[in-house]
Amino acid sequence: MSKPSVVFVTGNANKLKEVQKLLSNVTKYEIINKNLDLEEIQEASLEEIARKKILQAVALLPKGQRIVVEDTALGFDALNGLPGAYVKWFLKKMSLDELVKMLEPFEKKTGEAITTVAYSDENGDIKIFQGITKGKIVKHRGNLDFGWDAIFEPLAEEGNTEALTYGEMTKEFKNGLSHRSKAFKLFEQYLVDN
Ligand SMILES: O=c1nc[nH]c2c1ncn2[C@H]1C[C@H](O)[C@@H](COP(=O)(O)OP(=O)(O)OP(=O)(O)O)O1
Ligand SMILES: [Mg+2]
Repeated sequence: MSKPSVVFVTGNANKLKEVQKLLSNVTKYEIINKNLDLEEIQEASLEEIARKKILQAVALLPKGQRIVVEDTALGFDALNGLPGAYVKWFLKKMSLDELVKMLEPFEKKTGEAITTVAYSDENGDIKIFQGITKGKIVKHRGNLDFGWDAIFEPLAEEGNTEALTYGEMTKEFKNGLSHRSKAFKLFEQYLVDN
């Protein structure tokens, strides 16, 4: 019999690569990908957005499937957490330089990267896991391939003693302290225990 699977629904290839690494120690399940364009509701908490995403995926995929989705936000402290979940739409309308410029009037350059994971088990029971990494928003440095990686410099207290942006880190180093890794570590533990 083949291994049971967990379907990670995302359209983002960079995310998928990271998550495959982050869950590589989960031997119980095979992690497979499905690219569905899930709606992301507005005026909602990060948890509600992730919950709506997973409910849509459950409705679109065969019954009894284990499914996982995540939604990632980048919040600026000076803007009370905005753009948050809307960072994707900001990035579609403006460059990284312009995003950084939004903080020009403020002394406070800190922010949070937050991944909210929503998992639906084979019975449709939903669990939420969240990971947060605190950082500073800086002029872009390093690899520009993945979203806002190049403008996010995790704080030293996160283990980023060399003050690198995500864009300057190796994949392994980013996965050692990232918002996504913290969320998926909690999810991994849940899979192991249940
Ligand atoms: O670690 C990251 N480092 C840098 N940028 C990142 C990261 N993780 C997500 N991002 C970007 C992608 C998107 O512009 C927005 C999140 O939006 P988000 O809806 O979660 O991602 P998405 O629509 O690309 O994929 P999905 O199909 O899983 O919804 O921040
Ligand atoms: Mg999305």
